[in-house]
Amino acid sequence: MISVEEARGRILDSLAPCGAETVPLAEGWNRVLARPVTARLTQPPADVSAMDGYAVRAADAVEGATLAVTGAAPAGHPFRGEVGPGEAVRIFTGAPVPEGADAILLQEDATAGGNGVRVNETVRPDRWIRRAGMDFRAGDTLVEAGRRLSARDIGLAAAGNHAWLPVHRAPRIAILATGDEIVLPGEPLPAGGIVSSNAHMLAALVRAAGGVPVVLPIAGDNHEAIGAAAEAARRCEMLVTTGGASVGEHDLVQSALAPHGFTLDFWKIAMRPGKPLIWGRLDGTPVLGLPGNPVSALVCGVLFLWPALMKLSGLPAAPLPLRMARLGADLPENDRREEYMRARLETDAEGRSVVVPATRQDSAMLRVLAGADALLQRPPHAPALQAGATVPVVHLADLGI
Ligand SMILES: Nc1nc2c(c(=O)[nH]1)N[C@H]1C(S)=C(S)[C@@H](COP(=O)(O)OP(=O)(O)OC[C@H]3O[C@@H](n4cnc5c(N)ncnc54)[C@H](O)[C@@H]3O)O[C@H]1N2
Ligand code: MOO
Repeated sequence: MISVEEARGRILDSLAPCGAETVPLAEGWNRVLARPVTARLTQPPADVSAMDGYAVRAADAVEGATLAVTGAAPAGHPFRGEVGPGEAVRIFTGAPVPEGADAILLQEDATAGGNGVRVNETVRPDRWIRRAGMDFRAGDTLVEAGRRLSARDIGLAAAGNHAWLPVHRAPRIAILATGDEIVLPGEPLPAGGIVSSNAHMLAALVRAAGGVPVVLPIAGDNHEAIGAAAEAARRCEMLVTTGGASVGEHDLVQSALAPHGFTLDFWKIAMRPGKPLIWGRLDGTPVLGLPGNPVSALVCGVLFLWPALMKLSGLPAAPLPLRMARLGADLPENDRREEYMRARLETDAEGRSVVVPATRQDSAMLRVLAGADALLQRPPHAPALQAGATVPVVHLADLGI
């Protein structure tokens, strides 16, 4: 059995980011930028007013003075003349500041009358002027490659005058649930049947990570069905299977894929839940074989499928997003398997936030999993801990799952 860390390393080392495609700006949200976005203009393009008021010479705009208003500069209609001594030009937010002016007299600090305006508050030089290039200059890098685009990044790219964005293709992940006993949700349930929760749970995880899930029809415990699914997966960036990973005589994933070109990298890791994890390749297509127990499938999804999706999406490698938390209950010592306990984030009697592991940690219990806020990490051979100790946890909300 290899360690969780080694397994992650081997998975990530064998994956490469998906190639790039060009998408319209509006479809760029949540995609990963493949090349930097560079400003195609300077912003603001000229010195502009930040307020509605009057463009003035600060030296003349002292309290009590009256200035002659010689024109107007609404946004989009620059005033072509110059602001001379004792003069003012009516100006609106966003409009270029005319030649000669070095400050804006706020409308609220002025009284207009006839062809003049009275200054009610002395204006400081430079006041309410946004200088050209204050935000960015043509040629500046606005968004770095390898960043998942937020709504704010889309706004910045738009301001930089980009209608299209180069992004990595979203990884397509084929998901195959195996097992004679497994039926799709909503179908008639034969005696001994189990409804497949794993495929749709993993599809939601893939979506949350920015990938495109392709849920394949369920394959029974026979070589033909699993092999046919393998062929369907060749157009995807990865095949993820659930079930059939362990040592039972019906645990067929590896033997069924072998005639289709499957080569194993590793099988079994020192982890709980999720010991019988499979990693290999079907010719060019990476294969991640997750255990059938639903909690094991999801926890392995968090630990291995999630980082794999990040790498395929073009994001830089990042460690598991662990945060430190105060333990809300005593824990026994751990054995040699790294453990990920289902846990809730709660508030204790003193008002402190604490992490409390669920009392039942069975890897078949989906209700406990769905009620958990976090996975509490216990390293191999971790000593017994008392409530109040500090422990590493993965907040499931950080992953959007
Ligand atoms: N003798 C041993 N038995 C088992 C071992 C072991 O080391 N020695 N490992 C156990 C562990 S740990 C796990 S985890 C499971 C995983 O086994 P498989 O990956 O082969 O999974 P299956 O046997 O096919 O199914 C296990 C369990 O999960 C249910 N299942 C399967 N697929 C789905 C699905 N799509 N949705 C919901 N539930 C599913 C299935 O009905 C079984 O109840 O093996 C232990 N055994
Ligand atoms: O890990 Mo099994 O994955 O312990 O239930």
